[in-house]
Amino acid sequence: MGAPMASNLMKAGCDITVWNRTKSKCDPLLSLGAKFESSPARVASSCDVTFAMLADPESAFEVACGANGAAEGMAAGKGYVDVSTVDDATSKLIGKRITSTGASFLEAPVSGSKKPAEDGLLIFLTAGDESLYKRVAPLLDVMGKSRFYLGDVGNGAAMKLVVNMVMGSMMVSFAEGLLLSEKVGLDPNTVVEVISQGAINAPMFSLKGPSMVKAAYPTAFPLKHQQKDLRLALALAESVSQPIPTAAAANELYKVAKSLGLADQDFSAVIEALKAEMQSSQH
Ligand SMILES: NC(=O)C1=CN([C@@H]2O[C@H](COP(=O)(O)OP(=O)(O)OC[C@H]3O[C@@H](n4cnc5c(N)ncnc54)[C@H](OP(=O)(O)O)[C@@H]3O)[C@@H](O)[C@H]2O)C=CC1
Ligand SMILES: O=CC(=O)O
Repeated sequence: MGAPMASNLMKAGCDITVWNRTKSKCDPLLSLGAKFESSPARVASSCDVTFAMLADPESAFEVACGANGAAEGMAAGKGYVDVSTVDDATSKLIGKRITSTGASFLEAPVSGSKKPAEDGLLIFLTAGDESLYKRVAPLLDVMGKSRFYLGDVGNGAAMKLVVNMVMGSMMVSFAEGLLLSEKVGLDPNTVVEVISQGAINAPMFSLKGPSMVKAAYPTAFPLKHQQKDLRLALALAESVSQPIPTAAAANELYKVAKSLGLADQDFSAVIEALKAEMQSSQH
């Protein structure tokens, strides 16, 4: 996600410096003219605004607050925008560490996948320092099609987890429908078409349905990240004693899919977990 977002900023004329744990993944950006720095701290000290796009709460915290982390290069007047999907507690910790340097902090997780990232059509769910939000708005508009400012740090993270909780459950329900249709002798491709014409139409179903029918899962949103988001959504729900039984059941299936070696496939590969459960119930 970080690479296409940075690439769009470059195409819009921004002067970009990048860092990634696996340096070779920066090569396409370097060939477009980006500079490379050897640590997040060095990126932060050489840039006015630093965007971070990391896998999960642990890596987002490490890159912001660990040794040679971005916070070490932060100072008054600089901004840190974390666009990773993390939980509210992690985001608050990162925000506290960044602002302790005098810099400003904005959380800004994104809705939208690999293609929207490439096309500059992400949806930003921001919260935190409002003046930093206004300052980076033109950059968000390069990378996205819309942006929401949601108030205090934590609200952007919570919004993202609610949205992805719904998405994860929808995908499982869709997968169940495809498999049931096949079992009763229907063509699952026709199911995809019927759904696309009715009130439950969702771009996700039309986009992923045809490849799911062919048991192909080219990765846009890695399954391990969808399971991470469900795990974080469950913790968020527990923190306010809100039952989310459908999401809890969906989470179990993503866990099964991970155990089947599908963590790096697209999250639509969760259908394979249902197939495995079908098979084991037949024995
Ligand atoms: N893909 C999607 O459709 C969407 C993803 N998201 C969210 O965006 C984030 C990134 O997703 P995506 O780009 O798909 O994920 P990837 O797994 O492709 O990339 C994860 C990034 O995190 C880095 N990373 C992981 N662990 C560490 C660590 N311990 N220290 C330093 N760097 C680390 C990886 O570095 P390295 O290259 O070295 O492995 C890589 O740059 C996630 O939070 C995801 O939930 C949000 C919306 C859509
Ligand atoms: O987080 C994933 C997405 O598609 O949005």
